[in-house]
Amino acid sequence: MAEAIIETRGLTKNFRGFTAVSDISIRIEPGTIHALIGANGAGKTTCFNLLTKFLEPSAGSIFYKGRDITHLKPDQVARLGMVRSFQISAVFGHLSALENVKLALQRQRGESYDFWASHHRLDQHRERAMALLVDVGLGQWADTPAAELPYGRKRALELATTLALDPEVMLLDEPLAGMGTEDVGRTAELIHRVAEGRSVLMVEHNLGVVAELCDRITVLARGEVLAEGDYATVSRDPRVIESYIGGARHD
Ligand SMILES: Nc1ncnc2c1ncn2[C@@H]1O[C@H](COP(=O)(O)OP(=O)(O)OP(=O)(O)O)[C@@H](O)[C@H]1O
Repeated sequence: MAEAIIETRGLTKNFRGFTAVSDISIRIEPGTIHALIGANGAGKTTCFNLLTKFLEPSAGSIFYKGRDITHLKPDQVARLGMVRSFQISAVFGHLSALENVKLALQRQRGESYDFWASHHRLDQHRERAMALLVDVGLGQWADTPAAELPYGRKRALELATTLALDPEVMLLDEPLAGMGTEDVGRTAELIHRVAEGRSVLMVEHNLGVVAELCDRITVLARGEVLAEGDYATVSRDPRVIESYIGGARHD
């Protein structure tokens, strides 16, 4: 078996005696889109926050390409190539879409802020930034202030600023939440495209999209792994049907 891109062993998180995540051991294989699903309160967000280092585990370990990252900080894992997008990437509302991506490119190079020098460098990033915007379907929105973008386009911009960091692993927290049908289709297609050559872990409620998009699915229930496999496998699992999918099953 190839080395997992992300692996957890016995990952556990207690909140004052309440166990939100209990002894979770999962493997994210390189080059796959992997979903964490489960009913409300199943522990998805806690698990995601543990993986992205926004929470410290109570017990267990997290490995990135075989390296123990359990006690690293979010910016340290980001520098290793594991980047969290959506609900967290900084998009500056008053700056245009293009300027936002240029800034992200500047950050990726770790360039320090120096007004005159940075102006010059930002210009160097212009071409690459434009290419990224075109990639996420925002070519014609380049000069629009981020705050004025429609909701779905704002999420696409967040994706572009994440891609500017050229991540090896993208962690997406409910990337389709709050979107209308048209945006859902376009964003799912976009995730599929940008996942090429990368690994993606996403928490997502939209099972139709999970079924279409994800290679592997881990189903959580009460903080534990209930089932794991491709959609056909987990959606047939009686425990999954009982605990979660039930009437909302996608065939
Ligand atoms: N900071 C916290 N302090 C105490 N309990 C918490 C904390 N964060 C989460 N929990 C509890 O842990 C459990 C799992 O929550 P979590 O948010 O991880 O679930 P989830 O699967 O993401 O749910 P949802 O789909 O509703 O977002 C819940 O019972 C929640 O109340």
